[in-house]
Amino acid sequence: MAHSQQTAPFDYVIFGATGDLTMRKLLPALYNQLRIGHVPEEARIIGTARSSLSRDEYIIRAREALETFLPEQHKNAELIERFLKKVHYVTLDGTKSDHNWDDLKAVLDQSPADRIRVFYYSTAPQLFEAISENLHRFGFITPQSRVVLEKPIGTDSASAKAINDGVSRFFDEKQIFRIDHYLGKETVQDIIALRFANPIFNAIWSAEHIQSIQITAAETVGVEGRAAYYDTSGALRDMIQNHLLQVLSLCAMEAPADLEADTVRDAKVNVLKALRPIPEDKVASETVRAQYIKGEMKGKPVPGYLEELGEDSHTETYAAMRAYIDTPRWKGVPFYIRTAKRSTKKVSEVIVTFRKSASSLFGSSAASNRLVIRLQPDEGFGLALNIKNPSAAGFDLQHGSMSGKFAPADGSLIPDSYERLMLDAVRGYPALFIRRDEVEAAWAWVEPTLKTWAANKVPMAHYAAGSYGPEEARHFIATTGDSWHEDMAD
Ligand SMILES: NC(=O)C1=CN([C@@H]2O[C@H](COP(=O)(O)OP(=O)(O)OC[C@H]3O[C@@H](n4cnc5c(N)ncnc54)[C@H](OP(=O)(O)O)[C@@H]3O)[C@@H](O)[C@H]2O)C=CC1
Ligand SMILES: O=C1O[C@H](COP(=O)(O)O)[C@@H](O)[C@H](O)[C@H]1O
Repeated sequence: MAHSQQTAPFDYVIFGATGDLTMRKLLPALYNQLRIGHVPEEARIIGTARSSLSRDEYIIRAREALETFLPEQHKNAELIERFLKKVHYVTLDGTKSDHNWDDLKAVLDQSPADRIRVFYYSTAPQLFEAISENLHRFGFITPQSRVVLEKPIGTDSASAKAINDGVSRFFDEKQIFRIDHYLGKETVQDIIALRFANPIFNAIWSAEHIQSIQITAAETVGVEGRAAYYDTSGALRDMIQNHLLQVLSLCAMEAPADLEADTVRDAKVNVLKALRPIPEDKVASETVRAQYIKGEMKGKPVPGYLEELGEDSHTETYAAMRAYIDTPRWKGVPFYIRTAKRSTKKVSEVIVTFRKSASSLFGSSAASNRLVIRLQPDEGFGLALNIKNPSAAGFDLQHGSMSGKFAPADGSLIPDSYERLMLDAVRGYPALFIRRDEVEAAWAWVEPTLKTWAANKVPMAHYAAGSYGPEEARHFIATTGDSWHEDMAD
């Protein structure tokens, strides 16, 4: 995925510029890229939303957002002012053809006609087609334009197809950049580095040596201010269909011939298409869904999901699935995928458990080697090994480990995923964005589970807020002879 850090001048047009995502992630990401010299002097950021605001009023909000969401060590008053000079605002309802499109045109016309334009849709996906149609109607889509689509791309296969079809009426697939912010995480890209730059792993990365792979994304937060969205989504749609299946495909893909965008995406989509379907009559044994009930976190009582929501709901805040990939490399290897809100701790990690040694030298005392890829926080890796217990008597084994950090060599902070992704869209570099066929293959795999859960054919388990998850998830993983990482001996 090597490519130049040089970025040509651009106009970034953000639809949804007053929203949470823009304030918390997008503006800080662009600021930080300016700070490290990747944003050229001519670049501009043009926020749009329906809220009637002057440019000055919007800049006040943008300044507040930077003050609130930038890490202290990145704040620099002079740079913030330099960044804000690039920021413009147009009051615009992107779905209405009779709104202030002339105002947007007046701002964009200040740049040369061949200036790179990135339209970032940080709004509800139901608006994507209408906004695209208006951009087309008023002649804003140039050959140098791209569009970035925020998640969720649909709630099932049919709605994902409708969104993709809607945007594709006006943009070529090459111009469409579907965000999955997990792909922008440096540590997720480390999966590629660990696997393919290290022959010691590459050589043993198959069913012959690997017993199972666990992929976890656990969060301590609940649904915060996003209950209206989350309750129509749930853990499976919110995290597994997109982020965790992307992580799985990076863990399982065949070696790509090169790191070009479509070579890597071809390799990933082949994994998604090889996922063994989970038919409706297997959903109860191959998945677990659960909701948190009241519990305790950091010594304080925490309400349950239904209490937070204030009404009844069948939406899961925890999901676990067992996946098999029907390729020779992964024959019979279970991949366990799980995600949770209100878990004991925030952790995203991949655990690769290797098969036990075939040697009879140490009997059953040799434990499985285990590779832990810690995506966040404490980004790094660990390798659990068997070593000799130093004692004069006998030859006993004990657990040893090797570990390392994924930190940048210069001691700086790991960049936020949006930094990389927002500028890759400017560069027209789509490797870390999801191609249409990937989105649709992922929906196709999760859909029978979604339907079976929606029909309430699988009981909803419960777990206390502040715990690792429901007891049912322990039984579920034990049926294939494994246990979750937090329950493992080492
Ligand atoms: N917030 C987050 O952490 C994450 C968000 N996302 C996704 O990003 C998108 C935005 O999320 P978020 O910022 O949280 O949402 P918000 O509800 O906070 O913001 C929505 C934005 O869209 C604008 N908007 C709504 N309707 C229109 C319209 N017709 N024309 C132009 N602008 C419009 C709103 O402004 P106004 O009302 O003034 O028009 C507002 O700026 C969603 O798709 C969400 O799923 C994805 C991952 C994480
Ligand atoms: O996309 C989403 O991701 C976040 C978790 O992201 P992370 O980078 O903190 O792991 C999750 O909280 C949110 O519900 C989901 O929509």
